[in-house]
Amino acid sequence: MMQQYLSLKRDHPDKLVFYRMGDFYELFYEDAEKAARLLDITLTTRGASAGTPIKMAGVPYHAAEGYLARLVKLGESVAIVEQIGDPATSKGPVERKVMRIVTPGTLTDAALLDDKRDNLVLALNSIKGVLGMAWLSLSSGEFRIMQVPVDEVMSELERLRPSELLLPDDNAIALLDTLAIPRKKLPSWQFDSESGQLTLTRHFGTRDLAGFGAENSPVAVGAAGALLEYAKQTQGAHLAHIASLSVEDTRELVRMDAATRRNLELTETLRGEASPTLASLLDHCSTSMGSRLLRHWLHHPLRNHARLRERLDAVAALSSQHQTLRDTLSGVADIERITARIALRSARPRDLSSLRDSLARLKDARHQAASLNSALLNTLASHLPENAPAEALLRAAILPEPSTLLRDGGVINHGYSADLDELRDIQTNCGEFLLQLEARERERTGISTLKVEFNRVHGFYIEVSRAQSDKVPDDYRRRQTLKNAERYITPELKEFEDKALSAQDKSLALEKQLYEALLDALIPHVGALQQAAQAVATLDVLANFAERSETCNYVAPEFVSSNRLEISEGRHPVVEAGVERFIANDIYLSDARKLLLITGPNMGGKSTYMRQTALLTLMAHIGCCVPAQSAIIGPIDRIFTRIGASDDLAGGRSTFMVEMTESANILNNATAHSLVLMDEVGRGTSTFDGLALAWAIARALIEKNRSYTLFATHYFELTRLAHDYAGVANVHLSAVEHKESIVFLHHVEEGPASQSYGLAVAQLAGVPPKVIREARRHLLELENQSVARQQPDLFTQAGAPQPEAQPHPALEMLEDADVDSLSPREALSLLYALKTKLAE
Ligand SMILES: Nc1ncnc2c1ncn2[C@@H]1O[C@H](COP(=O)(O)OP(=O)(O)OP(=O)(O)O)[C@@H](O)[C@H]1O
Repeated sequence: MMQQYLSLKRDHPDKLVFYRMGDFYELFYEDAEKAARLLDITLTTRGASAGTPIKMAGVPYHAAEGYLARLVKLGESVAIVEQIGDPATSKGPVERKVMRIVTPGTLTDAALLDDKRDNLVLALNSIKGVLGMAWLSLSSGEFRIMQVPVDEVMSELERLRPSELLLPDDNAIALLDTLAIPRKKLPSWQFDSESGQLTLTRHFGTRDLAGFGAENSPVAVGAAGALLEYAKQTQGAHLAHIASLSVEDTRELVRMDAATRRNLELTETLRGEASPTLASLLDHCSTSMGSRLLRHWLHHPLRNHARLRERLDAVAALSSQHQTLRDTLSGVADIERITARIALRSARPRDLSSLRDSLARLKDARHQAASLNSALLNTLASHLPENAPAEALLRAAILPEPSTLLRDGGVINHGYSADLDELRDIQTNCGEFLLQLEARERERTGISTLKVEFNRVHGFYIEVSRAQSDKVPDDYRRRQTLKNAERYITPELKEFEDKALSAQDKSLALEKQLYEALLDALIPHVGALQQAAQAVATLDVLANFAERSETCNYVAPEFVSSNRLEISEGRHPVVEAGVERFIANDIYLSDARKLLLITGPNMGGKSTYMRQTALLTLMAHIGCCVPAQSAIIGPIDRIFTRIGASDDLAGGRSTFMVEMTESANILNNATAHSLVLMDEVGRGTSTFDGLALAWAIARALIEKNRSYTLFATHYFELTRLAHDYAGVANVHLSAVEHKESIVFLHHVEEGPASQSYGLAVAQLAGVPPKVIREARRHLLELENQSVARQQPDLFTQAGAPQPEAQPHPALEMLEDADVDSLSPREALSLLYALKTKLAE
């Protein structure tokens, strides 16, 4: 047996091998030690190999899913070895085989998956600065590729958040090593573009990849080939539900970098919790398919106004009707994941019964969506089946309430197979038949005490007392002789016994066979089921948006082609849910007003104001209504944020380094259609360095990037920028001092703040009065000193036009020289002359 184990383990050195022995999965050697440590299970020993005891640990098979879930969460992969031979008939160890490989990115078991999140495995390859990515959601069949410059790797990983990475073993993509995502290194030839093309065309049965628009993405195609092979290997099945490949084009999306996704707390708070986030606020979906799609939308806002209008029209059409549709959808199971399990042949009986019941509900959803006045809703309705052939099949084949496990029987419906019905009849009618037989035999033999009975050792028999045994007819064969009785069998009883004893085994085997055939018969319907699942998810999100708009008092944004971002009475959707009274604020940005310098006291609401602008913009770009009185939005291509101070200790970057890296990214990439939030840039270093940097960054944003910028700062000096640039305006968050304390009004007003209130906020926070008094005294001293010293102002000159400086004589000489007409010797002497001039 150990030989068998070792040969299986040899093929899976990097995985934990769960080796099935009876009712347990056992792990041996290092696997046992690792599992004992990770799962907190007992490590024992058994037998010996080469004189040393074999380490062993085990988990009961019925509880294996929980242990698997924990291991996979820790980034481990597990190869599951099952017994496939019959222990009763096999000589030596039972035949065993790796039936399934569970890895973090290729989970499909309902018990191991998070309902509300897509689970992705992503393959990466880079060639000459081009990053090729391919990712797959095995539980939905969605398979995508993309090529981007290699330095965008982090923002793409933050967007997609894969559960597992596949990399070529010679990979050298910087930064990846700092990520906590489990990864597998595969031989680099598996990422080869040509073999990728071959793998993909073979899988899809196409001549080339032109139909998918993938012919110009060779690096990504290489990654996709490696990924598909890996997926096939782990599932040990043909992946029928992966029916197409799509090429993602980020130009269609409002792009956000990794920091922005985190800072805006879209699906996770900065502390890593699921709530309160924009997703937790917006997600009141009826199905987990809807919840997953909503999360996907939040990370993939669209730029195409026409498509957004379509979604908003659908939300408007649903406004008074959403409850009916949501009620219908709430009984719909996770069709998407069940369909994937059908394709992977791992669907359980209850998966099929809930699919059947869900398909029945889709008829209602179809009618409801089709009756509303919206092109998108009508299209989605047409993707829902009226009378799905799969439903009829399931209705005929599966019992109304099948048992959980196929091996217990009680899954296939009555009337589906005459053979199965007969086998079941034998079992149920067993008692009845025996009573009848007993009565008949008593009459035939005239022995009134004759009994028909059963025991495990001898099976069925007719028992007659010894005294009466001479009356038995000729066809009675003696089976057993007891002290006072004889036991017999008759041909009729023998025939019945054969049937009855094997009926149960036979019916279980037949049910299994019928179930397998049913899965086969469902495979051709996988495509239609996937389409229906997608339509359900979309309907669910749209109905959910309608509900949220009504409940939270949101309004549909208006998209325009001119450069405007105008929000009247906007609110922060998440903060408003947590405070008693939220103060709504306007924001007006246009070509003539591109950068707002936001000042005001700490706690005044600057960050809230900035974030709400970004969140509203984002919500509008997923087709959701927004918390405002009105919102008019022109084209937006990206959202950037530089908010908050956080170390990136794992990445080896200090707070200030993170701040500057993010600022550099913004300065290098923001365009006139980007929305940029800058919160207190420069505060991570000394006052003057910070102030100088903040000043220069703000100027670059106005002059060069010309982005819609919200720039919050405590450096009052910056407020002068509004005098120097027409596109800059000052706004401030208002507050009033009341009896040495401060009251925040959270209201945005035009103009710069008049004072900083830092000490008042410190007092509010509970800093001891003595410390506050000292600070106040010191502040006064500082202010007096600065007046006395007449400190030269760093910025009075920077903004104002500088007087023309006299150019250096060396420069003039250089300017006068006609380089093309100079001989080499003349050039050399010019160089000497220039050096002399410089030294003068
Ligand atoms: N418009 C508003 N209406 C009601 N409450 C608000 C509003 N804006 C902010 N708040 C409340 O004030 C708190 C502080 O807001 P915020 O963090 O935006 O202040 P800030 O000016 O950025 O402070 P700091 O300069 O210290 O970072 C929020 O947590 C919220 O509870």
